[in-house]
Amino acid sequence: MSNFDVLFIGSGQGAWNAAMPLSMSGQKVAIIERDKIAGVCTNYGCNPKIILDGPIKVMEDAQAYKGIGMTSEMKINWSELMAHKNKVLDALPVMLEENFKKAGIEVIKGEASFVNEKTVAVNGQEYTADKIVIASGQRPTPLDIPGKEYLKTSNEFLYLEDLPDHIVFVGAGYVSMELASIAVKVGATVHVIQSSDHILNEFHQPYAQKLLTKMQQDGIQFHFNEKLSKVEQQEEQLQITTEKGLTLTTQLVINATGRVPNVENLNLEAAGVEYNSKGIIVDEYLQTTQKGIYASGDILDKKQPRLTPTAVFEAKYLAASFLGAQTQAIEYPPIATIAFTVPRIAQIGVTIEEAEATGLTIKPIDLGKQWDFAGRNETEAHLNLVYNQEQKLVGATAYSQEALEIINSLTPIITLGLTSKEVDKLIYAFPSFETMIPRYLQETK
Ligand SMILES: Cc1cc2nc3c(=O)[nH]c(=O)nc-3n(C[C@H](O)[C@H](O)[C@H](O)COP(=O)(O)OP(=O)(O)OC[C@H]3O[C@@H](n4cnc5c(N)ncnc54)[C@H](O)[C@@H]3O)c2cc1C
Ligand SMILES: NC(=O)c1ccc[n+]([C@@H]2O[C@H](COP(=O)([O-])OP(=O)(O)OC[C@H]3O[C@@H](n4cnc5c(N)ncnc54)[C@H](O)[C@@H]3O)[C@@H](O)[C@H]2O)c1
Repeated sequence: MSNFDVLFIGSGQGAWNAAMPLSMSGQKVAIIERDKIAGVCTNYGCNPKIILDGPIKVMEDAQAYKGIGMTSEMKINWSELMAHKNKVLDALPVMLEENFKKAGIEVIKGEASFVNEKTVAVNGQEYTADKIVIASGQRPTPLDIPGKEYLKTSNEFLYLEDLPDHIVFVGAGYVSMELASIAVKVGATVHVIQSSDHILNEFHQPYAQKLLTKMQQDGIQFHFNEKLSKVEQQEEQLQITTEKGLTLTTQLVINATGRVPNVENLNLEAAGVEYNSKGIIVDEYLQTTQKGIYASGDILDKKQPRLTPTAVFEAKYLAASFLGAQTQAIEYPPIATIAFTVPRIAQIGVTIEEAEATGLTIKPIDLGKQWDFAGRNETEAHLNLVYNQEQKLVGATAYSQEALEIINSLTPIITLGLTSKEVDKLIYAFPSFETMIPRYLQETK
């Protein structure tokens, strides 16, 4: 039996961003992982997705110049792109594991299961710790339908050696919209089956509607108010059927109907840790219903978006708490979110809907009419800024190929509550979106 100061279940961003500083501060730390080291973001999420999206964005940006200077057509070789992605990312779990070990962290491979509130078993071996952090993340929601064995998820999509000619995505949330945007640009025929009548629930719906129109123009075929009910193998192909009787013949069906917390195999009952269908229940110090057991990242039952930066923030909070450098309840700053679609939608702080409901000032900016966006021929680019009663910027929502940079450049202003006088002290490189910010802060009407 080994004893640790802190034991982490899971090796994702919600774990290692706490484990590293704790170990480097002299605590005896272990990480337990049953799959690839470093979790979903590194292996099955953000990182592989953004590498595969790289040439998609380049292609879209370049094609905007068609007829105004760009003459060549662009094509993507999926297999080469996938091999490149694997070459870059396959090294990361190995490198991170080495870094963990160099920092003094013990890495335990296998599935963790609680024996009691102080003890966890892995492969028949028991480990005890003063503090245990559950950072076991989420996995795709299983669909319990006939033929479920033929369904694949984003995990498999992000490792496909060849891209099938015909793909059906089930769900129209973040995962489907990002991966469908990639697949259609590479040349696949793409269908989306969505149970409601809209896409990207979390985002400003007029922008989501614009994106939907763009995705349809790009060739993606949407089937709204439809639920997948059956998948059958027909020789080399798959036939899908919806509850209303729509049938499609395809080569690949990606189930992206949401994600569920990884709670099942942890034997949480033995530890007295309570959870529900959304995840593990914690207090404002991220402590579970059992003293000494904490949780971090996607596994939490929380209202904040389940994203990597949120998991990192929680992990750092826990490390600071365990080291005595933090005694306050967790206080989340505004969290920037983005859908990496073509174009992107991103937002931070007070949403347009919240502003409308509370009577705050909303300033729409037609970015596409500004010379720099017009210069790139990005005529459909939009931004909405939200100001509070003191005319401070408190929220922003962007629809643009450059939405990532736009929202990130507004993040410090919104988070730190900077005034236009303070922003005037910043000299940004020009030409850039950032140089327009002081003007937006002065003209709130
Ligand atoms: C396709 C996709 C794209 C995404 N893109 C983005 C993006 O662009 N930006 C962004 O901010 N977020 C993105 N996310 C979300 C992001 O990946 C997660 O928010 C982040 O990974 C959460 O980190 P975590 O440490 O809480 O959990 P995870 O990364 O899920 O790590 C949990 C780990 O725990 C392990 N585990 C579970 N149970 C056990 C057990 N019993 N014993 C041992 N180990 C166990 C799992 O194997 C896993 O490795 C994306 C997610 C997906 C699926
Ligand atoms: N860019 C990013 O930050 C990013 C990217 C990908 C994933 N993520 C994370 O992963 C999470 C999960 O993403 P997701 O897209 O899997 O889930 P989601 O909850 O965002 O979307 C799932 C969609 O599937 C639909 N749906 C549910 N059941 C259905 C059924 N039976 N048939 C048809 N449609 C159905 C829902 O209406 C919903 O629109 C996100 O909430 C986010 O936390 C983030």
